[in-house]
Amino acid sequence: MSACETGTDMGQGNDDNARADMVFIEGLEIEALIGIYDWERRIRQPLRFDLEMEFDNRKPAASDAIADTLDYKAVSKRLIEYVSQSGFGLVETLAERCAELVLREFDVARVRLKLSKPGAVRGARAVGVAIERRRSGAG
Ligand SMILES: Nc1nc2c(c(=O)[nH]1)N=C([C@H](O)[C@@H](O)CO)CN2
Repeated sequence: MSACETGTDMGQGNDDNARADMVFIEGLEIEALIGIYDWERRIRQPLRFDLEMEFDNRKPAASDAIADTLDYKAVSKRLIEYVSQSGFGLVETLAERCAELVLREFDVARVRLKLSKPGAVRGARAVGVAIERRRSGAG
């Protein structure tokens, strides 16, 4: 196995590895007030979040310390808190606000976020949006 494959080289290959690393949250279900129709303003609907957050895996792997990583539980709890009290019309707006929150409040330079609204369209398993955002100033 090459140095690049083991992640032990300190050259360009190492930087490429760092960009590829991520902490992810898959299928986070949160109920929220969301939708553009009158009937939707009177109920709460389930939403599902999938996130990929760029994060260099090597530092926490070296220390084995939670303080050195991006705590996916902390991110999940904060999203649950925010989304549960939100009340936007469009999934686009909520997705944008959630991506901003992650970039602002956590040590994340780039986030991919998919927001699914299951059951919103008959015949479709889910509909929604997927966005990718970088912290301004981040490479
Ligand atoms: N691109 C979008 N299209 C639609 C949205 C939305 O948020 N973004 N919302 C609705 C309704 O609220 C729908 O989910 C009710 O079934 C319709 N289209």
